[in-house]
Parts: sequence; structure tokens; C-alpha cells
Amino acid sequence: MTLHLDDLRVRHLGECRHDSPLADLVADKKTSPHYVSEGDRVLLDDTVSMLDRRGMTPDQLPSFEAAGPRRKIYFDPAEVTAGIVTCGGLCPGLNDVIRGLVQELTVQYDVKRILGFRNGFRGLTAQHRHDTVDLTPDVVRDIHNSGGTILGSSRGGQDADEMVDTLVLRGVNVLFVVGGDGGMNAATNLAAAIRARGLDIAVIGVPKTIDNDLPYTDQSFGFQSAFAQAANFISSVSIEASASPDGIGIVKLMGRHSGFIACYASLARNAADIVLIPEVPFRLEGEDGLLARVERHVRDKGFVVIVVAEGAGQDVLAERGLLQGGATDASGNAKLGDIGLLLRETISAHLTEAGLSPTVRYIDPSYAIRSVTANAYDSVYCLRLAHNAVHAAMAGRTETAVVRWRRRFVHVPMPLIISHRNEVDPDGDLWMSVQEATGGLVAPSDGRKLDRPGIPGAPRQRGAGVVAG
Ligand SMILES: Nc1ncnc2c1ncn2[C@@H]1O[C@H](COP(=O)(O)OP(=O)(O)OP(=O)(O)O)[C@@H](O)[C@H]1O
Ligand SMILES: O=P(O)(O)OC[C@H]1O[C@](O)(CO)[C@@H](O)[C@@H]1O
Ligand SMILES: [Mg+2]
Repeated sequence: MTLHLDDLRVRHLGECRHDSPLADLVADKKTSPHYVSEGDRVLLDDTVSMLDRRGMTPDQLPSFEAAGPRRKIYFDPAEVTAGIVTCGGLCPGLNDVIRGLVQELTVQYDVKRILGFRNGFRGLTAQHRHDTVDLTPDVVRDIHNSGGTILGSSRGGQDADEMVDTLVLRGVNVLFVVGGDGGMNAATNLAAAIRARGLDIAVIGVPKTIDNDLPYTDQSFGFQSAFAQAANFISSVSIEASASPDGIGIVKLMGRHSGFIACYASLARNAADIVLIPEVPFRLEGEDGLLARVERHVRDKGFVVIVVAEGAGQDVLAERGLLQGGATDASGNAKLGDIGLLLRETISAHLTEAGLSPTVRYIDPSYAIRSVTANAYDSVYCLRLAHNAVHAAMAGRTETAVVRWRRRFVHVPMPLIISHRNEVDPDGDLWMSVQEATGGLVAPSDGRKLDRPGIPGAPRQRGAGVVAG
């Protein structure tokens, strides 16, 4: 999809006429390598060739509105009641975002009323709309010291008009939605229903998901904390597998359709021999299949470490009739087949048949990687996202997600953030790093062209070159 400048403009509720309490802070700030001034924009593209291909003048180039405090704001803080809702799967940093929103609204903008809706959008239905949490700096003071979200979360569908009724009945005119692709879809529907009713309510999204499956953001918050936790399990399995003859270490990690956690966690420990992700198909059988490569690894190295994203190999499961075709969770997300179980069973059987004595060590940390607190990096990231979400709302932006793009905080139109899923590009540099780290791209010494490997991690055979991984 070719993006034009207008596709990247966010909606404004109206003219900003109120003096911002932060006006003095930004009065004479100019754009620099460390600041983007109000009214300036951040380019979508960041290479000469990409800019060149557009053949446009600078002011025509697709770019995002800069986030940050404004000199003038749309809402009178004395008339603002803010609402916060967290939805979908847990993610490290949710409480950091809530805490940052409450602090910034209260301390910098002197907003007096902030409602926390409980258990995701379920909390905005008629049945639950009055069961809210009054959020103050005291209430949120220490919440970032525990994982999860003090508001609770949920999955499942809710009616946009019923939820807008809740906002009207509770007097909420600024709503912060902290959610993934589903949450951003819901926020888009909410903003549309608000617009259709001509209501003056801002909806600001803070994109969230450990899967990092949202586009137009450098990385989603909590992703770093989640893959750091996942890396610990890879270390454990690597130690276990290397201590056993014919050791088979397998770690299955979260990542429904995007394999970022598996890639980054594998690179973080650099201990994986084979990494399987949803974006790169593989075969089990055959000379070039996974089973043959595992056998070669075990024969060459004595053990093998396999990192598999839970969404990998769903086609292999389907071929074996092991998928609950069409099954979904309450939000409509596909229910996955257990690729970890299939790997354990087929690898054990194959190696036994090949005369080896496999010792399988299998870890599925599952929820343990997303229920942790944010690490220092994500804590800062969450706080700054929260600050910028408040600036955006007070400036009357709506149907807008606040993200970091090319290390700048910017406003992304909600329809863009849900336009497609962010996935690992099999031709991209991240997957190339995984192939390099698992010995999948050792250049063949005889000058043969490397096939594009489906499975990195072919045993390294120095000198003789290697069949692409
Ligand atoms: N397609 C959709 N349209 C409107 N609302 C949706 C849609 N999908 C999900 N929602 C709403 O968003 C909420 C969260 O969605 P979901 O459970 O898919 O998690 P998510 O926000 O994608 O987060 P994560 O991907 O991190 O689990 C749902 O409870 C539902 O209220
Ligand atoms: O929280 P649930 O419903 O078990 O869903 C788990 C899914 O949520 C995520 O953590 C985020 O979408 C995925 O990585 C995982 O597949
Ligand atoms: Mg999602």
C-alpha cells in the first residue's frame, strides 16, 4: 500500500484555544536531533533510495505529526474527565503506562478526575460501567512494581454504541486505550461512533502487545521485557540439552502470528541451533526437512537447541489433522495447534529410529514471559508513551495512536496502526541475523548460490561450505 501524506494525518477535534500549562516549556523549542518542534513532522521513510523513489518535494513526503506538548491545547483541563482501559493479553509495562497517564494528567495538566475501566472493554458495557476505579497519583504510586494491569483485561467483543453511552453517562471526554491490534480496532470503532454522534470525546491509543505485531512503531512496549524473560528459558534448555547425550532442548515461546520474540530471545542468548517462526514455513520430513537437520546437529554436536514460536508450523499441524480448524478465542484470534508437542513426538521418534537415544528437555514458559514487570528500558518507554498520549489527548487529537517511530514520538492515525500485521520479514535483516547466528548462512566455499533457507541452523561444516540453513 503506497502511503501519501494525507494517509498519515491524524484527526483533530478542533482548534486549540486554551493555554497549555506546558507552554513555557516548549515556547522556543526548535527541531533538533533530540527534539521535534510542534508543527514539524517525522518522515515515514529513512533511506535515500526510499525518499528518492517517491520523487516528491519535502513538504509532500509522507510524514507523521510530531508528538509532544503544545503551546495551546483543545481541552480546558478543568473540564476533562479521563478514562483508561487496558485490553487483550498481558504485557510488561501496562501498569507503567497507567501510572504515567495518571501522573501526567494530574501533575502537569491538573486534571481532577480519571476513571479506570475494569477488565478491558467489558468494563465499558452497561453491566459494568459504574464499577470503575478512581485513579490518583496515590492509587498508582507503586503499581509499576508488579506485572499485569491493576485494571484487569479481557478478550471478547463489545458494542461500540453501548460503550459510547458509557463515556457519555460517566462524563468521560478523553479515553486512553492500551491495547493490541484488537484494542486498536475497538478504539477505531469507538472513535467512529463518537464522530457519528458529534461528540467531543478524544480517543487515544497506546499500542500494546508482547508479539510486537503492530506496524508503524519501532517496537511495542513490553516486547523487550518479554523477550529478555524468554531468553532466560533458552539458557536453561541449552544447559539441560548440552548436559545429556543426544540432548534435545526445545523452547516454545509466545508469538501468535509474528516470530519477533523467538528471534530476539534466540539472538539475545545466541544459543539456538534452529529457530522456527510463523513467517518462515518448514517441512518435517525429507533430506532438507527439520528432522534430518536435527539428526545432523545431534550427530555433529551431541545435542540441539530449538526455539519455536507458538504460531510456527500451523500448516504442518493442519496437514496432520491436528488443528481445530477455525477455532478462535473470544476476540476472534485464531486458536493455535500445539507445535511444541508435535516437535517433541516426531523428533524423539525420528532420532530413536535412527539409533540415537534422545533426551528431550522441553520448556513452554507461556504466560511467564508476559506477566513480569517492565525492565528499565520498557519502564522509561512506557512512561514517555504515557506522557505523549496525554499531550495528544489534551491537544484534541483523536483516533490517534502514540508510538515511537525512528526513535521519535509521533502520532499515527488509528486506521494505519490496524492496516496490517507487523511480521518478521524472511528477507529482512532480523531473519538474516538469526540465520547468521544459527550457522544458516555460512558462505559456501565452492561458490554455490545459497538457497533461501527455510530453517537456519544447519550444522556448521567449516570449509566445505554449508547447505543453507
Ligand atoms: N476486530 C475488532 N473490532 C472491534 N473490537 C475488537 C476487535 N478485536 C478485538 N476487539 C476488542 O479489543 C479487545 C482486545 O482485543 P484482543 O483480545 O484481540 O487483544 P489485543 O488488543 O489484540 O491485544 P494482544 O494482541 O496483546 O492480546 C477485545 O476484548 C475487544 O473488545
Ligand atoms: O491471553 P491468551 O488469551 O491466552 O492469548 C495468548 C496470546 O496473547 C499474546 O500473548 C498476545 O497476543 C500472544 O502472544 C499469545 O498467543
Ligand atoms: Mg492482538
